[in-house]
Amino acid sequence: MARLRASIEHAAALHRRAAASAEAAGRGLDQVSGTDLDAAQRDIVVDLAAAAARLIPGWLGAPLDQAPPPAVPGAGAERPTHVRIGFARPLDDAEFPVVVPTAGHLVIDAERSDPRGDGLLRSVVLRLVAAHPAGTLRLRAVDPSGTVFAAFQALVPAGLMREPASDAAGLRAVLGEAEQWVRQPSRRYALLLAIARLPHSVDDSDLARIAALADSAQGTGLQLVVGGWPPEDPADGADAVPRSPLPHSTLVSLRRRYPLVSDPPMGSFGASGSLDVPVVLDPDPPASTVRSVCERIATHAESGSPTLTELLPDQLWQESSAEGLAVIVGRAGGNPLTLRLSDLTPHWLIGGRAGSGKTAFMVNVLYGLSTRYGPDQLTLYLLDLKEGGGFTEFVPTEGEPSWIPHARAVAVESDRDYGRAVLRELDAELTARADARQDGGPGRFADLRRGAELPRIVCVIDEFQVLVQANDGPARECLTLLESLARKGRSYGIHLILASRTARDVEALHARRDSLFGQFPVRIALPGGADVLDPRNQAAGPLGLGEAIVNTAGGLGGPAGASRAHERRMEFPDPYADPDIPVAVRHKLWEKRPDDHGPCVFYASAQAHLPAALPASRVRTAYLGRKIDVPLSLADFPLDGSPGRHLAVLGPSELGADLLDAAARSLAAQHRPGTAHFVIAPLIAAVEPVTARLAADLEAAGHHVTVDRSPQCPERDGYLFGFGLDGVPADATIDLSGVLRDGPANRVHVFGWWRGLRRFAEDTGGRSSPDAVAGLVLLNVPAADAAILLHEPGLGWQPRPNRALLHDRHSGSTEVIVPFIHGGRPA
Ligand SMILES: Nc1ncnc2c1ncn2[C@@H]1O[C@H](COP(=O)(O)OP(=O)(O)OP(=O)(O)O)[C@@H](O)[C@H]1O
Repeated sequence: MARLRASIEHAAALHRRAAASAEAAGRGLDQVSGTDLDAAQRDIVVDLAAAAARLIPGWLGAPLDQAPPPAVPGAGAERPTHVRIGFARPLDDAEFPVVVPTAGHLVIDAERSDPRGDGLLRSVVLRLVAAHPAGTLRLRAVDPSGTVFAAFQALVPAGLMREPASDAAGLRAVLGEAEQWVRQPSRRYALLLAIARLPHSVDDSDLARIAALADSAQGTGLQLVVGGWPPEDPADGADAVPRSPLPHSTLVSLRRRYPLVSDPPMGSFGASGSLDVPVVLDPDPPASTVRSVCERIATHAESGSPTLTELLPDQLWQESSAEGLAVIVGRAGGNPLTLRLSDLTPHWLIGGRAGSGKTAFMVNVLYGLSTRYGPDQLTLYLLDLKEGGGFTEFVPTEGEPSWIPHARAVAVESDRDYGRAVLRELDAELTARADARQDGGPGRFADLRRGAELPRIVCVIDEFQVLVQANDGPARECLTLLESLARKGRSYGIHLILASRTARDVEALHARRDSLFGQFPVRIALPGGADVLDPRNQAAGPLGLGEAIVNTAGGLGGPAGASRAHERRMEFPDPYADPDIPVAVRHKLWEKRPDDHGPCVFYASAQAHLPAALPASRVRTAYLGRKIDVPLSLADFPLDGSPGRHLAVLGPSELGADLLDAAARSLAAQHRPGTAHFVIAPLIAAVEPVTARLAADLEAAGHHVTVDRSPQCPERDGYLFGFGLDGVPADATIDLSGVLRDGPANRVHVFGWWRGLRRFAEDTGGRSSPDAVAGLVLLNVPAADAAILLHEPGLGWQPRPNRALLHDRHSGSTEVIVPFIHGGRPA
């Protein structure tokens, strides 16, 4: 009982205490009038407005629809941290600015027809453009209507904005650029990606890329401002629309009467997840204000970051290269930085990871050199050994016939064979220059030039390690040629600019690394390119896109903290920041070209076709393809009276028919009609369309043609073209022994295609008469078989598409060729 009483008394005490608290609260509430509540709120609003004012000084927070703010656009020293989007009005007479952080993204979800969406977008973009230090904000816009960003146009020529993308392809290009940015952010610039609306026909993967970008942009200086997310309907995006919010973003929804502003990333307005007071968004700024801000920013920016234009001289071709070549590569400490290719600094080595700006740097250098020096002072060889088409702009293309007149050879898409051909040509040129030197010994190029007007030669090789990284004959030859050019080039005006993502990481170079790189006093380290510097030199650690360390002492560092005369940190421009500028420069150079000889252009995957006009030649010659030399000269097989002057094409590839076809047509072009007999033998069904067309064309040209499956060789002045000689049943083999031996003396030659080597050996006498057929073209013949057939154990031939190996037993020559192919057939 006693315990029960104690419990009741305790409960009664708690009850009395609760009742007293409720009474006290009631009394308190009775004392606070409506006016007092307003006053408290007003105090909070004042505090909020004061806090916002500190976050959004000048253009970031001032009203834009009245007089423009007094602050000079682009004059700010700091990057903005917040930007205003409107104001909140919790009471009729009290308001505070609503701001969002620039470290997060902004999404505006509005009906297409609601002008407030575009207005807010423009006002936010304008504030950010005006508030960033001039030239430090890059704007990339997507604007399917083409109208939202029209007033920002002045930023385009200054390289601060590209023409807005208007379709899905344009959106993808912009996303690609932003992804690259995220992988390798610049410390100097911020990137604002403003998507007014998603173009039609974007698909799920585009949406996923936008979401992934938003997710990964933290700390990279990339901010997204996106209208129309999530996409409204399938016409605006794909069916499976991601309805989830964009990561790290503030959402402004205009779908209800009052705009609803969601919690910003990294913050919360309260339990509801949004700002629960009426919000009025900033209105569309006047177009005149946008235009004048952009013009001011563009003017400031020109003095803010380097541009391609400032690297170029006012007048073309005013310099002499006798003492060396000099070019402005960018700015160091605010001043132009000049680098030289001369006797003292003959070669440059450039390193940088993928996307670090190596191509941009080299393109700047190439425009700088080719505008300073005329083609009589400078010759260029440009080799791009990566898959990417880095030097396309220097060669004529279908839509753009111009080229730079200094270019002797441009491999837009190169391979090792063409690279080796270029090195061989340079080596031959070096030898010719050495022979021309009166005193015989090496010396200064300037002295050599006194006797003759020799241009300096600059050979640029992007991803040069591709030439030397295999362990085979061609790689060893390339390394020897490179070393020789590097060692002797300075005395003969031949300079190398080698670029690589992994300069030092090439196994083949280990033993000879120093003998090669020791000749490269100039090292240029772009982001991720520290391996071109001495391993103890840490200078290239913290580099952003557009920055480089230039070292003229072979990459050696020096005491930490000491100023080093031989090493500068520099900034270089993106030559395509304004794509019109390189185009205009190239046109000026092209218009001034001294002749119409364009560069030799090489695309590794390009097919070769028999040309309509063939060179005059003293002896009849079958043309089979293109050699991989610098001018891609014709691969020829000359015919004379010596026994065995015949050609066998070997391997199952259907290119066999194309090669015989090219041989027949090229020979027919060298005969007057009626002076030679062409016997065409289609011995397998697959060749019939080719042989039928060939026979018809030769007949139409007036030649004597026989098409026969059991062919007889002509007795004099003629050819047998056996398409698929292994297609003849073994017991019906055409006896070739007589014609192979005696035919050439009577101007009769056999061209045969055998798909298998065994049958070829049987038909032509095999090992007992190895010289019965002097010419061999190997298609997809395995490497081991090829080496045995040609008696060359270290041949190094690997069958591959669009290539064949031409061997002439009489001259002993063996070379890789690009075989002629019928138009339209894949190689
Ligand atoms: N100075 C610069 N300022 C800003 N952006 C730049 C600059 N230089 C290059 N870029 C941009 O960086 C991107 C990569 O540049 P680039 O293609 O020159 O790199 P890369 O090192 O040659 O890459 P890869 O090794 O993959 O060929 C391009 O989008 C280019 O526009």
